[in-house]
Amino acid sequence: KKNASELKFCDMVIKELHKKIHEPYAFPFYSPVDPVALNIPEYFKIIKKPMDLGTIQSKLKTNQYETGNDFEADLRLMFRNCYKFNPPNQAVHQMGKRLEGIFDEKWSD
Ligand SMILES: Cc1ccc(Nc2c(-c3ccc(O)cc3)nc3c(C)cccn23)cc1
Repeated sequence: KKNASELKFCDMVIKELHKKIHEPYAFPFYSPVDPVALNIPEYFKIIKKPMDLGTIQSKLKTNQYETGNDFEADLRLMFRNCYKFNPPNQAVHQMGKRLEGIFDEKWSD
């Protein structure tokens, strides 16, 4: 049985991460990484399970999460992918850290 209130909290959190105020550091995560557009042909060699905010939001809308933990696992996967592919000195790595900080804050509410 899906815990409705748990999943409503997930919806609130994913909506927060999409807010305009976070755009300067959230935009790389809005949609699936496009290795052609970003000229990173090796991406899918390094990242076996791509994940992004748009995919998470649609999985939430189409009832693909059983629990809040499944939802959190996809967000953590998204951030892990970012840190694996983009070294610490890269802007996108730091953007991930910044956005994960926002997530941690909201998730622990
Ligand atoms: C040559 C090069 C180096 C790094 C990047 N990273 C990057 C990523 C990215 C996000 C998550 C992720 O797991 C992997 C990559 N998204 C972007 C965007 C939107 C603009 C510019 C760079 N971006 C792109 C090209």
